[in-house]
Amino acid sequence: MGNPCDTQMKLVAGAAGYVLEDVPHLTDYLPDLPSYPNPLQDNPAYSVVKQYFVNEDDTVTQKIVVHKDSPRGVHFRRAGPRQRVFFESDEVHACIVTCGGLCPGLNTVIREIVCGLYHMYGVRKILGIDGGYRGFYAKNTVTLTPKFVNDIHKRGGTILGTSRGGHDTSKIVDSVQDRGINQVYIIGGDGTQRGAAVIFEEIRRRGLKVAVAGIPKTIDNDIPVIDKSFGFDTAVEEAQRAINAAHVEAGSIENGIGLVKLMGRYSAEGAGQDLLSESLQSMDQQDASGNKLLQDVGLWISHRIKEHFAKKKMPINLKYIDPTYMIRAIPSIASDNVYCTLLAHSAVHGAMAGYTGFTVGPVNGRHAYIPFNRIIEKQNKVVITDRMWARLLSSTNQPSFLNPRDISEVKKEKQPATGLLDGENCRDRKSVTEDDPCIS
Ligand SMILES: Nc1ncnc2c1ncn2[C@@H]1O[C@H](COP(=O)(O)OP(=O)(O)OP(=O)(O)O)[C@@H](O)[C@H]1O
Ligand SMILES: O=P(O)(O)OC[C@H]1O[C@](O)(CO)[C@@H](O)[C@@H]1O
Ligand SMILES: [Mg+2]
Repeated sequence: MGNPCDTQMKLVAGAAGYVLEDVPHLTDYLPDLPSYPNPLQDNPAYSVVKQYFVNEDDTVTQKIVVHKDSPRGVHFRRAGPRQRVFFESDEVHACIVTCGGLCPGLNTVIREIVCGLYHMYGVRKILGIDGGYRGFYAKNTVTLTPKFVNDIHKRGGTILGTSRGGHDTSKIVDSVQDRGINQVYIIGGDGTQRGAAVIFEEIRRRGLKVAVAGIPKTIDNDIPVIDKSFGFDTAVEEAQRAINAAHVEAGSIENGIGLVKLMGRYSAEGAGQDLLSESLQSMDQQDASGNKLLQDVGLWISHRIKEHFAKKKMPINLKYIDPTYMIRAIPSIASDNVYCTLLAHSAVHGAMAGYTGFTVGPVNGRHAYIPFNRIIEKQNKVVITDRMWARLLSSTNQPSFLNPRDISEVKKEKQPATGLLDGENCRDRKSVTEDDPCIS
């Protein structure tokens, strides 16, 4: 695995503290590339609208809550179709790959990339890579057409298959080069986006006319900068079924207790790892991608609750429900499908316009192109000292659970003047596996 941090940030300063964190463009290293009028201007759906192209200068602000004298802060390039494109339709040979764990909506994104390329830009050559990154060099490919993908959004999982580990940058880029692929769409979580960043670096080093676009996926909702990752709403919706069942069970019997364990690496299931006995599983075990394997906090809590009441000689009825994989292996709900479509189209518009090395996603409600480095440097966490957490505790009648150590840690941290400064709920990736009072 390579170092994804080689990319120089493209920073553009403007008036009143305005900063554009721009994404790379193919012309950064291939300055003589020709451009062409965007074929969308002849598309009946778009041609009736006057402002169908995004203005080159449009950017999206990261900081939405400001004070009178605040600097304007960081901005990202607005996503959407551009007046000029850097690929001719019959020149494009696109490929799509899905990596990491499953997530509702993967098939919708695949479908919408295929249909977007096909119908908006007249692209006919689209390849699906089988089984994640290693599929570039170890597996078969599948030809993707609108007909082939027509119904796939109604199914869970990914029709392309997925995997962890197996990221060999040189082999992947060799395969891209050998097959004549010039647009690579990479759908996956934080690890996948790190893999995409090194692929982009290698492509740029080789001077290839290949656009690399990342589409962030994770039910964990831990990818920074963007408002929300696709599949999260579907997962929450499904999780409710388990929570409701636990609630009904608990309420229907004397001394009933309902316990539900939800998935989400550092946003749910990773809670209390420091409290769990090492005998359950070695603390150092990792999956094929290098992610720490988490111990089962649900079972642990279940045992501890039972022990506690046994000591008090109080009979209880505890029902433990673990819907882990059920919340991610289902088809996406309608709102996620709409979101997936927007993501896919934004990625297609960006690649056609010659942007590369970017991840697409909504920032304060507007879709933007975000440089890979910005997406991979931090990881969102649940903050147990913010107002959202306070609302949760208050609406569920829970105590704060903060112990004196946590409170003094929080007090030691520099408190921001406003509640919404850059990266407030983010942390460096390296700290996520350490004991952290903010993992809940
Ligand atoms: N630093 C890295 N450099 C190159 N490739 C990486 C890196 N980190 C992860 N990858 C590759 O990205 C792919 C997916 O990574 P991972 O299994 O961590 O899932 P993810 O994308 O984070 O999704 P999720 O955790 O939400 O399921 C794997 O093939 C892995 O080898
Ligand atoms: O068991 P698997 O497939 O490795 O995936 C488990 C992990 O994948 C996710 O579903 C997605 O990141 C996490 O919530 C979970 O920790
Ligand atoms: Mg991950």
